Amino acid sequence: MHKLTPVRLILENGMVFQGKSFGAEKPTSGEVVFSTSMVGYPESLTDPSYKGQILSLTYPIIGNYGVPAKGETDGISDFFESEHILASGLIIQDYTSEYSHWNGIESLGEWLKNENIPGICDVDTRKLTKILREEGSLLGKIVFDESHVSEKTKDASKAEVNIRKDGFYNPDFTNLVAEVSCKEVIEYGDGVKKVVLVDCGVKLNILRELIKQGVKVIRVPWDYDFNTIDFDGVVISNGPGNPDHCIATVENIRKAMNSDKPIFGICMGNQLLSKAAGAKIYKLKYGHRSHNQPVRRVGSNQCFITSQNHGYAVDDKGLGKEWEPWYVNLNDGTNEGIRHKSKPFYSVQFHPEANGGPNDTRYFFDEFVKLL
Ligand SMILES: NC(=O)CC[C@H](N)C(=O)O
Repeated sequence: MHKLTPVRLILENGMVFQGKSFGAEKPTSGEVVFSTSMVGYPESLTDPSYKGQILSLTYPIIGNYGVPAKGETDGISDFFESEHILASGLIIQDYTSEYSHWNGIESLGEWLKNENIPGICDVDTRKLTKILREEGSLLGKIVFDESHVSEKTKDASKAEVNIRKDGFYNPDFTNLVAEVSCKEVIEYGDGVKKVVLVDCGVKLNILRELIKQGVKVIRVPWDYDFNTIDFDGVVISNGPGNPDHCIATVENIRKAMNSDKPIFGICMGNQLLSKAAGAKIYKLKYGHRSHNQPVRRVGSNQCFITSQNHGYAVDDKGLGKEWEPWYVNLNDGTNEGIRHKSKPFYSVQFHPEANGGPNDTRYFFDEFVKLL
């Protein structure tokens, strides 16, 4: 491997990590978050919920299975969770450009460069994780020596909005859902049952799972009043950033709750359904990002290992009296799902669609379609 350019990760608490660049030589800033997942970097980097965030991976060797081919079926990418990398950057320990996988077509570094996203290696990401766990989420910036930054990438970094005077970008203040949601209604499949998919930054595997069920999917923008169209059920997707920006979505969910048609929320969808049900959302100290988050179904000893990626959580004490907590996280006792006591309205904070992560809760899609 040729010599890599030195680069620094600067945290808002003043700590500096020296690393090497193996992606695009483009400065960036965002919330630094860690994931303890051992695999799944192609899925995580393209998961729209990582928008505004710089992802740090604790697993020490990254890149060894490369990046999958960009095939698609019926206009939906086969192996990615959106069309592009949406995380602002990647921080890892040991990078390997030599990859081996039946479906690998390029190295992780090549992909990051093509997508103009910085990647830094040779950082002790376990040390970084301990800092984030002790101090809570921190903003960070990836900084290059000026001589290494091309004119093209300099301009790209200037285009970012909401950058603080000290150069740190705080994604909490931007409506990121509006940036990643589809801009118009898109229909998939030709089933008899019609499911509205509210796209707050949907991971494509939610779409794939619904299409597999043989329903017609009507994907609508985050602020679209879907109550004006004919449908049999609603799925509210995952999405990036602070759920308090999604006022229009919450209003539309409230309207939909006047009928008895099933509503199923995933991650951001859990937060938005909970808001519609009267609860407030708060920011976790450092979030849940991994593929082995244990959850328990309230009122039972039934546990599931789940895939998660979220920084906010539902304070279920504020739920209206018609609602109840449904799942709880076994690591920290926070809410992992809610449900209505008599109507088919429910949501989970984890990701039944996985990608990456375990498939143990994929049956949620079967159960939802049975209710239509
Ligand atoms: N994956 C998601 O939908 C994340 C929801 C929200 N942006 C959070 O971080 O909590």
